[in-house]
Amino acid sequence: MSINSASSSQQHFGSTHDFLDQPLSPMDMGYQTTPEPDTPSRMQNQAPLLSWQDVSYSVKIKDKSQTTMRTLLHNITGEIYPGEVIGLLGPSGAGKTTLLNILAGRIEGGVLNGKVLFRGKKRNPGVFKRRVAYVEQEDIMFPMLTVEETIMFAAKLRLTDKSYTQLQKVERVASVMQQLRLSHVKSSKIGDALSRGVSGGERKRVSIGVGLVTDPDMIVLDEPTSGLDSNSAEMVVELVRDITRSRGIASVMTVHQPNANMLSCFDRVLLLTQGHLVYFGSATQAIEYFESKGFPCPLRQNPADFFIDIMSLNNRSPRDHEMSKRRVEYLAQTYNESMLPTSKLSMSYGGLYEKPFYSAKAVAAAGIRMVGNTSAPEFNWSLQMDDTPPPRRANWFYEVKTLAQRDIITTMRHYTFLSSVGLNAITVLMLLGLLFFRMGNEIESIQNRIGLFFSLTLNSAYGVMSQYLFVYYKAKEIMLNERGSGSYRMSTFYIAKVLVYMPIAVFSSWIYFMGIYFMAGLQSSVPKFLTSLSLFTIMVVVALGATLLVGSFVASYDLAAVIGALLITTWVIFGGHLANAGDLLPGIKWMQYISPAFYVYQGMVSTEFSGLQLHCQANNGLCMARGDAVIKLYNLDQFNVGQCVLICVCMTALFNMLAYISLRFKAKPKYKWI
Ligand SMILES: Nc1ncnc2c1ncn2[C@@H]1O[C@H](COP(=O)(O)OP(=O)(O)OP(=O)(O)O)[C@@H](O)[C@H]1O
Repeated sequence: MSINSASSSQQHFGSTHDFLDQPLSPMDMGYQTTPEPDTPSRMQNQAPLLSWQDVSYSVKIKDKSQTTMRTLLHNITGEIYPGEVIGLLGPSGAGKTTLLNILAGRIEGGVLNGKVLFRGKKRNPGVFKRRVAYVEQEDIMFPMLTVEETIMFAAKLRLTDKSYTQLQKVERVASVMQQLRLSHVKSSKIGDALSRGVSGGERKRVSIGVGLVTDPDMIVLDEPTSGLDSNSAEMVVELVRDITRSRGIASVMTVHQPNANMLSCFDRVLLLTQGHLVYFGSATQAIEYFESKGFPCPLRQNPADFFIDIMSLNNRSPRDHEMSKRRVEYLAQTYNESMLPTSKLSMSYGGLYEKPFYSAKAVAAAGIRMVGNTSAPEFNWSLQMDDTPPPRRANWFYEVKTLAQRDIITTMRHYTFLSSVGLNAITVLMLLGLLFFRMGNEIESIQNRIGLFFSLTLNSAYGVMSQYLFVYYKAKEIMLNERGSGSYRMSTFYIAKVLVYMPIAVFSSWIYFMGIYFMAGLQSSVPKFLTSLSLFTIMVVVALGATLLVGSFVASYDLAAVIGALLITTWVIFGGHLANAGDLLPGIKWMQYISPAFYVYQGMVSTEFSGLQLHCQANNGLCMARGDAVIKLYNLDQFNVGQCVLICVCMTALFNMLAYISLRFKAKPKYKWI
């Protein structure tokens, strides 16, 4: 029977429906249908790939003075078989994404109860996350990479060199692109809101391709059709179905309002409302099931719309709300009560994995009538952890090399970032170069020199923080998504970032430093120039370390931008320029010792002024003929240049270490596993 050929009854559920008069007691399911062609044979031969029993999930809700628990999912039970596509449907806020995330092992926070088994055993996170491809609702990819590069980098990072040759990886990427009908756009950039790239449907298919390239056992998709026109949406769902069948994997996806064609791609639908399971079985039988409960699908209405309608709360009036609430409760309760014993049956294969049992839902979906005693056998959950060894990782150096390659490509094609780096260098060069142009050696040049070193310290630190914090956040977002599938190590991500960002930050700031140095006419001896350049470079490097630390530690970019700016401002305030370094209150004097700007500024001032001969004018009453006197006057002789460099190097190492630790232990999502 086709899902389009719904009951011809014109009766419509609604405020006048007589279900309100029915007792809320378990009802006989009483439906029996023709088998669907594909589903039964598959199910009869295989055990479930993933099964979940009594999954409940609650979160804390803080409301003014009191904290309450809100249950988002109530005892959801089900299973998915290899070669099967399950559609998770329900009105907005039903809990679809929450359930999907729990099944994919990507739920954070809250209280999670119940059981989820993978291949009949408790999930081992290290193995499971690499056997499941998770396609997020938002396509989180580098917009400046092409379609082919995106899938190729995923293949390079996730397929080890020991198991696959380079040629095999290339072939696999080509085959995934062909299967997803992406070959004709393989050289197009992914794009984003700012730069035009592939279409929304193509981008979604690339996200799927990134997951598929590693040959997962299961693919989990959160709203893969959202934002797509109906043709593209259908194509995505159909491709997922075809790939699921041809590869014998399992797929589960949430879809807001699938049309009839999309609905027919699902082997089974799991209908959720208000966190309750309302139905789990084939879409065709769902129509009959709801009809048996007194809710016939109106003729010519898309069944998916009908399912959503009867599961939605109607807030048009208090009465409508009450009626719809009771309808939803009724549907949830009747399904729960009629399914209870058999759902246990479906989950009783723990330890008996080779001898699978099937749930009443699966059996009903297959069109087989349940006869005889269906009461639950002894409940026997496997507590055994999946002990399959996790797939081997790529070599550490290979990972660093591959990630650095990807970072170089994405950075070199990030025109906004490159423009901001270039614009900063040119603007600072012009402004400072002209402001301090050929300042000479008159006594007034003391103020100019001091001002120049202060400006250089300030600009290098602010420039690095503002330019790199943003790109780091973008990269971190992609990394957290990729790490969810165990694509690579956190350490290789961090090292690759430092290896790519540092040379760009250093070389771009050298351009304006060198220009300004010579335009201003600072001491022209080679050792002095090199010392000042080293001090300036260290300032850039330590600022980059601080940027990565803030970026790793703080979850939101907006907050990180404020904290970063405050940090640099503090460095500058205690940098030895605004207040005399020897004249600070004892309670806050220590602040200058933790400011890298203090050491760099001090080092630059000492380098420039030591041995400098100043020209004193006869009548102005002030004369400091030797630059060394200036160093003493400003109390900038507390550390020699070597010590300044060493302290800054130690600070750089400390910031980078803390940044990595933050990334490893704080930024890493803490997923809950059952
Ligand atoms: N961490 C959380 N804290 C509080 N409430 C939450 C949390 N996560 C989800 N919710 C709430 O739980 C309900 C279910 O959310 P979920 O995102 O799973 O729904 P959904 O069915 O996917 O909705 P949609 O179709 O609109 O995306 C919603 O009301 C949501 O506001």
